[in-house]
Amino acid sequence: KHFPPGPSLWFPYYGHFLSILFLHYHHTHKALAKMCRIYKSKILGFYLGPFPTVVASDEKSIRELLMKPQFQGRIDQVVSLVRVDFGEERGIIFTEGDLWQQQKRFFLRHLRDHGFGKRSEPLEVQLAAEIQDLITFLREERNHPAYQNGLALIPSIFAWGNIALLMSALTGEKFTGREGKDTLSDIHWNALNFQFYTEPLAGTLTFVPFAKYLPPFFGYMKDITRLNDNLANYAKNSIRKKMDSFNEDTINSAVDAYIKMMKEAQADGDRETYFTEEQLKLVIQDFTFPASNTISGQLGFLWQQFLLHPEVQTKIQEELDRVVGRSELPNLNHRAELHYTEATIREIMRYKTLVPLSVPHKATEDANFMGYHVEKGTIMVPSLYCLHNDPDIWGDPENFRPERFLDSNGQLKKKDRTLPFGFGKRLCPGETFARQNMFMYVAGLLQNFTFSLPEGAKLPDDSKYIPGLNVHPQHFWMKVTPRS
Ligand code: HEM
Repeated sequence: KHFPPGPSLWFPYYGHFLSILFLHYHHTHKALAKMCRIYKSKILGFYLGPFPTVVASDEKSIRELLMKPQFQGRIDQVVSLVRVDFGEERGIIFTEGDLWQQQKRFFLRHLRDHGFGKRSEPLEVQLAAEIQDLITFLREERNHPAYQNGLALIPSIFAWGNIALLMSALTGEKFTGREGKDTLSDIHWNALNFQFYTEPLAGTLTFVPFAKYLPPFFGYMKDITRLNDNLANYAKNSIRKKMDSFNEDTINSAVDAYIKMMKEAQADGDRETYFTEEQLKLVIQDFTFPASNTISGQLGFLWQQFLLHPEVQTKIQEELDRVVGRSELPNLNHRAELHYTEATIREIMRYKTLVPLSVPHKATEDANFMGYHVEKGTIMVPSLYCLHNDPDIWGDPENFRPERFLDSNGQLKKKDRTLPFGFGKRLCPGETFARQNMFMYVAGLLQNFTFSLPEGAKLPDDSKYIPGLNVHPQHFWMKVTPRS
C-alpha cells in the first residue's frame, strides 16, 4: 500500500527484473525512464529478485535520496562479490557503515596531501607533462596499437595519463616510456572489460545468484573472476613493492601513509582494525578501476560530438586562441576564462551521463521517502540520467548544446543543476580530479590538433554505447591533424 507504482508482471526468483529487460535489454536507465512514462510517476517501486527497489528520477527525490543518512548503504553486486576473498566486502565503493566512512575519510585526506582533488603545483606540473607527452606522441609516434597512420584510437589514448596521475598520489609509482604505456594500457583494458559485466544481463547474477551455475552465466563468472584477478594482482604487486621499500620517515603517497597505520595497528595487537592488507588491496582497485575508464570514457563521448558537431570543436579552438594563444600549454588558471570550453564539458557530462543510475544505494533502516514507506534493505536508485534529461529543467535535453550553460554574455552560469558525480556523503571522491583532467585534455589537445572523421568512415551513432554501471563509447578511430 505504501510502495511506489511499478510493473505488475512478476516472476518467481526474478521478481520484476524481466520487465526491465523487456523494456530495454541493454540499458536499465532507459528502461526505467520508459517505466516512469508508463506509470506516470517520477518514483518507481518493484522487486529485483527478492529485493524491493525504489527509483528516484526527478531533482527533488534524487536529492532526498542522496542526502538521507538512512539511504547511504550499498548492495552486494556480482562485481563486488567476486572480489571478496574471506566473506566480507572491502574497499570503499561497495562498503557501508564504519568501514566505508573511516576508510573514505582516510584516503581523501592522504590523497589530498599528495595533491589529489585540489589545486596542487606538483600534481599540476605532472598533469601538464602527461598532456605534453600525449601531444608529442600524436606528433611523432608512427606505429602504436592505439595510433597508426595519423589515426588515433578514441578513447584509449586518454586513459594512460589519468591512471598514471592517480597512481602518483595513491602509490607514488611512475610509468615512463613505452613499457609504462603498455602497463597502463593493460590496467585500462582489464578495468574496462571487468566493467562490461555490470551490464543488465549480467545483473541477473546479482539478483538471482543460482544463475551462476547455468549457461551463459557460468562463462560470465569465469571471465569476471579472471579480470578481477588481473586487477587484484596489480594491486597486490604494488603493495608488495611498497611494503618492501617502506620507510616510516619518507611517506610519499597515500599507500605509504596506510602502511604506516597498518603497522601501528599490528604493533598494538589491534584485531578489530580496518587497516589491513586485504582492505588496502581493494581500495587500490576501487581507485584504479574508475581512473581507468571514467574520464577517458567521458572524453570519448565528447570526441564523438566533435564529429557530429564540428562547430563545437572550432568554437573551443577559437576561445583557446583568444584566451591562451599557442605559445604556452593551457593550465588550470585559464579555466575561469574559458567559458565555452567549460560549458562543453558540463554539457557532455549531462548529455551522456556516465554513471546513469549512480552506484545503487541501500536503505540501512526503515524510513520515509517522499511520502512512501521504505523498508530496511531496499535498493535505492537515483536516476541521474532522468535528472539530466528532464525537459522541465533543460527544455531540449535531447540536443547537445553547450550554450545552455552560458548566460547572455557568454559567461558560465553560476548554477549547475547536473549531478554527474552524485551528491552528499557518497559524492564521488574523484570529482575535482576528473574535472581538472578533462579540462586539461580538451584544452591541451584542441590547442594543438583538429580531430576529424577518417576518409571513408561513417559518422558514429551516439545513441549506441556500451552498457554498464558506467557507460562507455564504442572505440573508434579519428584522424589527427596538427594545427598550423
Ligand atoms: C567522469 C568521471 C567520473 C564520474 C562521472 C564519476 C561518477 C561517480 C558517481 C555517480 C558515483 C556514485 C555516487 C553515489 O553513490 O551517490 C561515484 C563514486 C565513486 N567514484 Fe567516481 N566518477 C568519476 C571519476 C572517478 C575517479 C577518477 C575516481 C578515482 C580516481 C573515482 C572514484 C570513485 C569512488 C571511490 C566512488 C565511491 C564513493 C563512495 O562510495 O563513497 N571516480 N563516482
